[in-house]
Amino acid sequence: MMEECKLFYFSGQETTSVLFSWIMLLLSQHQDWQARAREEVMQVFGDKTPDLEDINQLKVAISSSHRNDRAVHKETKLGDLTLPAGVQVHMPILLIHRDTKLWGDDAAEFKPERFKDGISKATKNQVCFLPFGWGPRTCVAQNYALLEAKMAMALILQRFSLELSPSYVHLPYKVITIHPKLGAPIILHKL
Ligand code: HEM
Repeated sequence: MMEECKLFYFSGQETTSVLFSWIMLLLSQHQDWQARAREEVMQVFGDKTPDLEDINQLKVAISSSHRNDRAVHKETKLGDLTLPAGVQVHMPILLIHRDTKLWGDDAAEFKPERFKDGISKATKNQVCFLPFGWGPRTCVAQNYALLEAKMAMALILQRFSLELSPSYVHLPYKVITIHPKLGAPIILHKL
């Protein structure tokens, strides 16, 4: 029971907070997208508090990355490979998300318009967008996490404009999830 509680605490707190840091950093760096996101929030909610009914109308594309390790239970064939029981398999999600063969030459660029017609179109129906993992062990809270992220971002964008502080240093580092190593200094201006 203790382990389950710890798992939920870690999975729920760490992933979401790191996601917010990156969304806010990216929207401060890409003022055009910040304006588009705010315009969408204002169109859907105006000044009223975002509610659960309307929040799904927001089409904000949120992508993130998370560790995905699994141990092989019994000897398993994977293409030409034979994986002995007990071997840990690591999915390099970040590399898959940046693979130019899958996403095109602009794979590393922040381009939310990739997702304007949904994830299947953006991925050309390949399994290459895995922020919440895939298969039977996919994140149990995927819908909740996206709802939470949209709700929080809508509230922030309604009230503040975001500016990247000149002190920001881009130094992503991986400790299970990927963090901005020297923090995410963002200046909030009241609207
Ligand atoms: C942006 C936020 C989140 C991201 C990116 C994320 C991502 C992931 C990923 C990649 C996995 C592993 C899936 C696999 O192994 O195939 C996972 C598992 C899990 N997540 Fe999340 N997650 C998020 C938020 C949350 C929240 C808010 C909760 C709980 C309140 C949560 C609870 C869990 C649990 C319990 C598992 C383990 C499922 C299992 O092993 O069967 N996650 N998550």
